[in-house]
Formats: sequence, structure tokens, C-alpha cells
Amino acid sequence: MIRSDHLTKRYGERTVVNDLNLHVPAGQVYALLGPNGAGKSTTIGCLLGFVKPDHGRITLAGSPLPPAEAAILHAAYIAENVALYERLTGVENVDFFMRLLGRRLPTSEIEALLARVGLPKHAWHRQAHGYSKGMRQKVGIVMALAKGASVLVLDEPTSGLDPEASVAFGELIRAVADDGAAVIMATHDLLRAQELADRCGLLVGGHLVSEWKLGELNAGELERNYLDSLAARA
Ligand SMILES: Nc1ncnc2c1ncn2[C@@H]1O[C@H](COP(=O)(O)OP(=O)(O)OP(=O)(O)O)[C@@H](O)[C@H]1O
Repeated sequence: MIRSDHLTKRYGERTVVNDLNLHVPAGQVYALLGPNGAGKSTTIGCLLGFVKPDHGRITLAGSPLPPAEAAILHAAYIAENVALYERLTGVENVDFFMRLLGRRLPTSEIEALLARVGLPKHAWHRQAHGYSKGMRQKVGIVMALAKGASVLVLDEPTSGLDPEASVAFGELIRAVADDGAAVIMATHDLLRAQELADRCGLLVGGHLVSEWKLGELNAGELERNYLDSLAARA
């Protein structure tokens, strides 16, 4: 699970995340929506311990540890651009990532995970510098799976992916959640949010102004609600 209680972050006089209460249980995907500058990435940074909140509490996977330590143990982070060691192959990148965590996976298990996420076999032992954005996202998901992460934190994961790669990515994330992970995804991609998420929240000026359960809304209705909520705040 992912939980924030009264999370608040200020930069100087500006409060960019304001008394934010979020709860994402295991097995659910939460889409964090909001216009540019709403505070989504700052929230993600606080969840992962990159950014120190001024007030409030973060809990990841029920761990009493501070967020940075809890994130190292339980969470995987997939950014818009997954950073890989360009001279290492896909398999070697996953192997290196696991060694950093003090663990080893046999090559056959890494290959099985790469196959599971649909990375083409010809790419497994090729250097990552030729990988597309979608292929890098897949390696990022394999790292999360290899780590056994119970919390997945995604920041703009589908930005710049073509529609086919975006759909495939969404299906993978849904499968990871169905296997029991709690997933939070900051995104502007309302279509993917509507298809993938169980719930979504709209952040405006650091405030969570609306939350919707997505089983009850189609993509058009989500967009209309989003725009109506923004207009009501203007
Ligand atoms: N290190 C920082 N110092 C000062 N202000 C910051 C810092 N980081 C973020 N901000 C400000 O905090 C606000 C929220 O930024 P944030 O990146 O969290 O928004 P966002 O919702 O992720 O936006 P986007 O959709 O454009 O990525 C913005 O006004 C931004 O300028």
C-alpha cells in the first residue's frame, strides 16, 4: 500500500503540496492527474524520499521506516525516461541492478522476465543504447518484478510512447497490480488513466480537489469531469 497523511511541501512562501491525503491499497492503480505545476512530481518525490516534506507522513507497504529506506526496500520507480547503462545489454542492466540490491538472479530468470514483458528476444543481449523508449520502460518493469516490489511509483510513464506501446505498457502495469502491487502513476494521459486505474485524483495548486472511481466513468466523462473541476477552481 501507499499512504500519505497530511502531506505538505513548501518552497519558500509557496505551498506546492497542501495537506494531501492519499491511500492506494495493494492491488490497486491510482492515477494522479493535474495541470502542469500542480504538484504531482513533488508528491512522487516525497513518496520516494527524494523530497523532504515540511509536514505529514508517508507509509509505503506498511513499513515504519522513513520513506527513502522504505522505498529502497519495497518500491520501484519508473520515470518518463528509464535510465539504463547504455553499454550494458538488457540482461546485464537487470543483473547489475539486482547486484546493487545485494541479490543475484540467474540469467535464465532475467530472460524469462524480459520475455514476460514482451521485450523482443533479439534485444535481450544487445547494448541498451539502441533501445526505444518503450523497450526501456519494459526493462524498468522487469527491474520492478525482479526486485519483487510491492509498490510501483510512475511519473509520466506513457509520455512519448506510441499508442501500441502505451497500451502494452498499461496492460503490464495492470498485471503487476493484479498480482498485488500498489501502483501510483502521475500522468496527463487521461485515456490510459481511465483504462488502467481503479481511482484517480485531481491535484490543482497542491490541493486534491476531486477523486473519482474509474469503473464508473468512460474516458469522455473523465475528461469532462477533469475540465469541469479545473473550471470550477478558476
Ligand atoms: N526544487 C524546487 N524549488 C522551487 N520550486 C519547485 C521545486 N520543484 C518544484 N517546484 C515548483 O513546485 C510546483 C509543483 O511542481 P511539480 O513539478 O511537482 O508539478 P507537476 O504537477 O509535476 O507538473 P508537470 O505536470 O509540469 O510535471 C511548481 O510550481 C514548480 O515550479
